[in-house]
Amino acid sequence: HELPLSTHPLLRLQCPNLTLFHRHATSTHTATCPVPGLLGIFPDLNTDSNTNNLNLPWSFPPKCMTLASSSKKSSPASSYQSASSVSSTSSASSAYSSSSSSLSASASLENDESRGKEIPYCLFTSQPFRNGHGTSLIVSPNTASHLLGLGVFEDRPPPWKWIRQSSRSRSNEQQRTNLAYRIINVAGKGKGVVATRPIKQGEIIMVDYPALLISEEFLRETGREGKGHLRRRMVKRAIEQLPEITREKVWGLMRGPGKYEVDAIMGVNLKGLEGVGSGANSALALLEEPRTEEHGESYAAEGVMGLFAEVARINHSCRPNARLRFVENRATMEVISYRPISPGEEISISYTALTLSPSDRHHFLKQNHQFTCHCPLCTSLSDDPSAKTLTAESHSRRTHLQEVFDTMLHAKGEGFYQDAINILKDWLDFAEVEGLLPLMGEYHGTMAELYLLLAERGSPGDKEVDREGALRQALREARMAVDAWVKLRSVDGRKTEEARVFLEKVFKLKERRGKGK
Ligand SMILES: C[S@@+](CC[C@H](N)C(=O)[O-])C[C@H]1O[C@@H](n2cnc3c(N)ncnc32)[C@H](O)[C@@H]1O
Repeated sequence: HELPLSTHPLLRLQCPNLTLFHRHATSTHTATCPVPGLLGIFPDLNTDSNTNNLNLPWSFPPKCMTLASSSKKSSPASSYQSASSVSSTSSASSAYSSSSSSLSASASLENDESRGKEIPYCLFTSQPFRNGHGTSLIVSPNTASHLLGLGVFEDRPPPWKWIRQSSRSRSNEQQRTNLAYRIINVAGKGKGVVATRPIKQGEIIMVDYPALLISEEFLRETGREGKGHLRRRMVKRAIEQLPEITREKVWGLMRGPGKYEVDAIMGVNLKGLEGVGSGANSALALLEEPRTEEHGESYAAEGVMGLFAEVARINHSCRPNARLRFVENRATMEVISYRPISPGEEISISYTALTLSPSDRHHFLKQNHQFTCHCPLCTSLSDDPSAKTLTAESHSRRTHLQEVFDTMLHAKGEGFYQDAINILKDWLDFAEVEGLLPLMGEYHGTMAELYLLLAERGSPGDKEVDREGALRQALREARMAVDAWVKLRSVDGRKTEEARVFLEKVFKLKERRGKGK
């Protein structure tokens, strides 16, 4: 599963034989060209910058900062390298040369040996990105290179269907009114997004682009030891460098608690890209949480959070009618409906894992997002008896679901795979009632695993296990898991990739069994 990436013209130019691999693939960079991950990111000073840099998407010279990582005890080495030199120099070319000198410093630090000692983060802004929406990234050069290699900055024309639609509509104003949603004030929640027309299940309601993409590690590293001012300076510059229309939207976003404007905006509006429940989903939490070594050393596997100025207006609900899907190779956030939505209904997503109990949800939202939920399932502030019943019923169903799931795990742990499968089917019936379709990827993945275990090990007490049948079922469920993850996340999300690797494993096993007969 080595997936060659679309090769950016610059990468091809600099390293004709270079093959980059998808970041989720098991074998990572095998590139031979100098310093993988740093190609085509910075202007090359050795050649005439006017001609060579034409293809770079950046509207300003990239600015880099190295932070001593937490593995190295507190070091005063944090510096905001080229930003100061940019402001102290007037000519663009000397600004480029200063960022290039920070490149050579970071290049030598990015090899595997010294990785983790000092991590450079750079600010890259592309103003033309997505027809003038613009975007600013604060990421490691590796990640910037990865995104460039994916073709994220090559703006492709929209699908012909959209062109046809927009050519029919006469003006921008009319195009706006064609949108399925609008942003209005919502009682008790600030602003929110409501449907303007009937929306079908599975429809893409909103497509939004990142105003900011910021490395999680950068947020963590600057969340400690008095480095907050470095973060705020870098983020403020990132916002200031955006085109006016997007910049104004960002400054106009809701602010959370905190005395610093930039942190207050990021705290409530930044979103993790892998969806709820995986990695960080609140920047607020990230700035305080101790780091977990979740990612290995794989190429460009840096967690990134995004600020999407329209998506940021979508409020939380404990029973959401929509979900987010990040499409990595377009760096685009899509909002997709779980069920039909009527005009005037608020569009909501869940900021928490859906299986949490009401009290855990409250606690989580308070702790990580610092608000008290006013959604229909949360009646902490409501005396309405019917709402209370709704909450109680939902709570008892979700508690039951958790119990069923635990029983299933117990059966699995004891080797009773057939029983575990039956119990999990029961779980699905309840999950459907509770509107927990977002968990379908998890469901099919677990089913596939159980069938595979059954096929390989049998089940005590069941001497007559149809192992071939179980393997067929494992393959079927594994396929469904991939489909579910593609729908829930995206074709290249981490979960999708894991499901795909599992599917391949089952597929090969089935093939081998077939040949062995
Ligand atoms: C990402 S913003 C959502 C848009 C926001 N309402 C606005 O006006 O821009 C998240 C913030 O909205 C508010 N919010 C979101 N969902 C809510 C809910 N279910 N109940 C109450 N407040 C909510 C909270 O203040 C939260 O920090």
